[in-house]
Amino acid sequence: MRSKISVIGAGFVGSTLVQRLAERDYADVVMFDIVPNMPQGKALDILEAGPVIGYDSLVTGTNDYADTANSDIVVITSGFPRKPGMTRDDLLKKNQEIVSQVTEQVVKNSPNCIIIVVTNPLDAMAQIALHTSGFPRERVIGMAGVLDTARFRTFIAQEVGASVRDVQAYVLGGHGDTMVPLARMCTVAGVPISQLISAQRIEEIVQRTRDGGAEIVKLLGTGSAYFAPSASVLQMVDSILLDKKMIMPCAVYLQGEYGINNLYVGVPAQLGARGVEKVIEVTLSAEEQALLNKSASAVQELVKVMGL
Ligand SMILES: NC(=O)c1ccc[n+]([C@@H]2O[C@H](COP(=O)([O-])OP(=O)(O)OC[C@H]3O[C@@H](n4cnc5c(N)ncnc54)[C@H](O)[C@@H]3O)[C@@H](O)[C@H]2O)c1
Ligand SMILES: O=C(O)C[C@H](O)C(=O)O
Repeated sequence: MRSKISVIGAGFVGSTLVQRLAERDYADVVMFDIVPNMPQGKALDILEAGPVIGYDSLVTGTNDYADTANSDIVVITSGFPRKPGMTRDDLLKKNQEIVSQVTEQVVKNSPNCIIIVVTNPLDAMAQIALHTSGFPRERVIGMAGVLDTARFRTFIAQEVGASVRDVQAYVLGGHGDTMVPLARMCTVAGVPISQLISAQRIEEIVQRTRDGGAEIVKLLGTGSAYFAPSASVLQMVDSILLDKKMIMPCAVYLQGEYGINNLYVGVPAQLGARGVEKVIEVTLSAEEQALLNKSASAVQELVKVMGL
């Protein structure tokens, strides 16, 4: 039997993700939204590209959670994106309500699924999804680190004139202004970037990475990024659905790792058929740990506001 993936929210991130998933041709895909007819229209349009691109994925759109039943993976993208001048944290109250309502329905219909949360503010929304679902932490994962790392890798590759494929990097911490790009561990074909780029330029690239989401929001003027975000979710789905056991930065509910307890924070994790199969603990310098702690405190503040 084919795998089943449901995507909640058929907006920019949701619909772009559904297109990418359909093109993978490894699962049937259901796209849910509360707006009448809209997910049905987008799903039909993506389905009709199948003969041209060459995929057989069955893509359906719906306003009825029953159609998402027994999904293997559910991706939650429903909720408001920010506008210029806003931080992701400004979305907290509105999106908390949406993500908790959505999670209830998801769990009722797909009690064994793995949930990937995308809605912002990401780490807090993953926390509310875990709380509402009652799932083990292995099955509720937040997407942010792959995206932040992709931005970091893009800027490094541009700087040194290398292929993005040769750039390895990690961005840890919460998906906010305090995220922690780990410049010390960033390499180009195995060569540390400190040997290739001046310290001042590295600091500028680190800051551009932290501001990467806001840079796109400012340019778009009406919403936020979706091409790179949907590609980043796709990498997580690939590793889970195909049990590839890839290691990538994800928001995971930490229980003592990195000295952080009962909180979603971005860390390297191994993703496989069971979801988060391992949290990788990298030895951090005192300065990196302090930055991670600061980032975790920012997430903790939001969790407190949500009353969790
Ligand atoms: N984690 C990340 O790295 C990352 C990256 C990009 C975007 N995001 C976040 O993803 C979210 C979606 O972004 P977007 O650009 O797709 O926004 P969008 O406005 O294009 O789409 C959001 C969709 O959610 C739907 N929706 C609202 N309430 C719903 C509900 N109760 N049930 C089902 N659907 C509902 C809306 O009808 C809309 O179609 C935002 O919160 C954004 O900040 C996160
Ligand atoms: O910046 C945003 O609000 C959307 C997303 O979190 C991003 O980083 O692109």
